[in-house]
Amino acid sequence: MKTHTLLMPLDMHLHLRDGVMLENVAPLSAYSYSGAIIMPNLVPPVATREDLLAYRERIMAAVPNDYFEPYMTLFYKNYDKAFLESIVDEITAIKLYPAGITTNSEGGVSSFDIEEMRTTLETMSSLGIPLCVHGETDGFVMDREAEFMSIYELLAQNFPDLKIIMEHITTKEAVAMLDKYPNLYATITVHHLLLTLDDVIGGLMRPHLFCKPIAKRPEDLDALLSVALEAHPKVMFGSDSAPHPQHKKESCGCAAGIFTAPISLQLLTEIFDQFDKLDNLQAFVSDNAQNIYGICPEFKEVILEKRPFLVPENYSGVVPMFAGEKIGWAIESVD
Ligand SMILES: NC(=O)N[C@@H](CC(=O)O)C(=O)O
Ligand SMILES: [Zn+2]
Ligand SMILES: [Zn+2]
Repeated sequence: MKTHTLLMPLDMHLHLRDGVMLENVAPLSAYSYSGAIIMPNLVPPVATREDLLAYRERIMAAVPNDYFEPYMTLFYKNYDKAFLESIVDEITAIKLYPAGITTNSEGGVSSFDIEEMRTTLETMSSLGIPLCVHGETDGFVMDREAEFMSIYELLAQNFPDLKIIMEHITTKEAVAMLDKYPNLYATITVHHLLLTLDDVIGGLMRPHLFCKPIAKRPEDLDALLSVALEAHPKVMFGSDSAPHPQHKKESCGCAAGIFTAPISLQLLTEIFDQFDKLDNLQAFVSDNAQNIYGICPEFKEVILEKRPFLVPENYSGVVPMFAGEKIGWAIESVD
């Protein structure tokens, strides 16, 4: 049977939530990943040293038997220099949300006034703290990400020493930015390497495929695949696995977020295998992220096998992408 080995897989954009949800989902990521960038959009968001350290403790307590590094992030505010200096050793990045644009982002940035942000972003530059960004405007849903490109350009030009990660990119416009500014990087999810808007609403409406940013056009999918499959050195895997309870997804006001944590590595292997690019998967799922973030995860070896895997209907009340469907690769062992 065909197998493929991955070393130290990293998920550079992960929602673990809190409480019982955290206890249910964290072990699923900790099983197959060496570490993950942990998103701070709790209610209230992770924005103080106390909240951050306590959240890290709760994550570690939820994954007692596995080695897993939670790379912590703070929710962006215009923090002052002294605060950033005091917390630099505890965080891997700061995550910026435009106010109200996605789940639990109400306290985010409401105007991109560069002068108001200058102290914070210059201090982050000099301390080497990357800025992760949910890049969408409040425009028409299919144009939100493309419209945000001017804000990425403003940030990239004004803060040339700041590493800016365009999170979960979904458009050819975002892909084009990678080669335009040396300080712009990106994460790409596995669902955005598989879906277009047609899969979400083109036939029956599929709540478990609904997320922000929404999946776009075929040409956008092609652009994402081109940089992911080549493991462009400025892109890395970030699942954006975003669990919501089943009743919040299968509802007349469906929450945005796709839950992929337990199947993301298998799906990535399937995609890279289909395009005969398995040799590039290691870079996409770990090496590029290690280089971009300068992190050194502990050893973990995951062996995947090319055999059908039936995706469970739910994991403790959270429905994964492709629930009840067969995918082409399975995890054989983890060491
Ligand atoms: N991606 C999503 O659709 N939802 C995320 C938030 C986010 O990453 O924007 C969530 O926290 O549920
Ligand atoms: Zn987001
Ligand atoms: Zn996210």
